[in-house]
Amino acid sequence: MNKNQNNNNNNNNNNNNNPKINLLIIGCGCIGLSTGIIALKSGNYKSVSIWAKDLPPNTTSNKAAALWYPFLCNPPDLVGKWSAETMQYYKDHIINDPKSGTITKKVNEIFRHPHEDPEWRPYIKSFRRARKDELPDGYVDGYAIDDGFVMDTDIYMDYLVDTFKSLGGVIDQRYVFDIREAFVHFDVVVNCTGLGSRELFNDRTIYPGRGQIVVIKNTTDRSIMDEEDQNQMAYIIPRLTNTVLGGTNQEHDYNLNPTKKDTEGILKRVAMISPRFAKNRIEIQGVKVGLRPARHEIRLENEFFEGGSKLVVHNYGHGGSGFTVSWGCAIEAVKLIDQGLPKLLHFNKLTSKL
Ligand SMILES: Cc1cc2nc3c(=O)[nH]c(=O)nc-3n(C[C@H](O)[C@H](O)[C@H](O)COP(=O)(O)OP(=O)(O)OC[C@H]3O[C@@H](n4cnc5c(N)ncnc54)[C@H](O)[C@@H]3O)c2cc1C
Ligand SMILES: N[C@H](Cc1ccccc1)C(=O)O
Repeated sequence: MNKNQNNNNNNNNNNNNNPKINLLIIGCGCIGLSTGIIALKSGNYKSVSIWAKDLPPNTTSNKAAALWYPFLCNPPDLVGKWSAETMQYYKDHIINDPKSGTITKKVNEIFRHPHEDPEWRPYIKSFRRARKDELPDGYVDGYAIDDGFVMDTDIYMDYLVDTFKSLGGVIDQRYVFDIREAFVHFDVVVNCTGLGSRELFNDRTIYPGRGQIVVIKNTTDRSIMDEEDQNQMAYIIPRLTNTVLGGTNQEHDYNLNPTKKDTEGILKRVAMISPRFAKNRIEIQGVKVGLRPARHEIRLENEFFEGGSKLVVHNYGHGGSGFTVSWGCAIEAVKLIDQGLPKLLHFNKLTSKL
């Protein structure tokens, strides 16, 4: 019988011959929670636990806009694949659940200069070029996605926590100083620590992309973004209960305090794309700052420790697209566990004979 056929005398929907193990995920942002939910839904684990220093609403994920749209995230082909899988997951499992705080909204990215198609275009069937009537004055080109998704971040993050717990997941608030603390209790750990991997795994290639946003009461019929200057962007992202104006992306900037200068800059840039959102015509509800886990590319791979007796599946570095690729990456991370387990078990069998 090959590994992928259901094993009849197996009393679970285990789609491989791996024994059921206790799984640990470090991180309770959108990546850690999505990974935990996919793992629990697979039925392949005795238990799934999350350890995290910060829990919602105090994670970077909670500071996000958050809409489905690839930004500041690589490698292009895999981001295309994972964002398409994530879009399908939203359609199949999230959008019809009113508790998720997720709605569909048209998305327009607009440009002051002609642009090629984005690299992720081949993966997104609903992609089209913007029509002239969708372009504000001064803009000559654009993209459009008519079935875009946008999450009220705090509602959505609480929804992920509730879903994870309702499936039997357990969350412990604790800081992990050294991965070996986790190895005392678990053989397999999924690393979903985002920017935290800089310390926990000494990955100096991950760095903060500081993002400031202004949350307002006013709303509109579509998301519209100008990111030609990727550090000083202009975007309007209407959500279920409010609208997000953005945005900034200041690399290697750890300042978590909102600045007046950035708020003024965002409002000035946004008014250029839509005068309806001029400063004197909007009602500001709040200003937020988050540090995107920016990296040259997402790290989604297996790493063995302690001579092969411990497995870490890395799932971090999603930059400005954590919500856009979360479900595709979660599915991939759980597949990586299945692939890594036989090596781990073989090693442990060998050493248990010693
Ligand atoms: C202003 C802004 C707007 C954004 N808008 C969007 C958007 O519209 N669409 C989109 O797709 N993305 C958006 N993003 C990006 C998105 O927010 C991130 O990609 C995403 O939040 C990353 O999720 P994460 O779970 O990896 O990280 P986090 O949310 O940072 O979670 C990391 C978790 O790991 C924990 N942790 C870290 N180190 C340790 C440790 N040593 N021990 C224990 N726990 C640890 C933390 O406490 C936390 O629980 C935006 C980001 C910003 C800043
Ligand atoms: N992804 C969001 C919003 C955004 C969407 C599209 C382009 C640029 C930014 C961010 O990181 O700020």
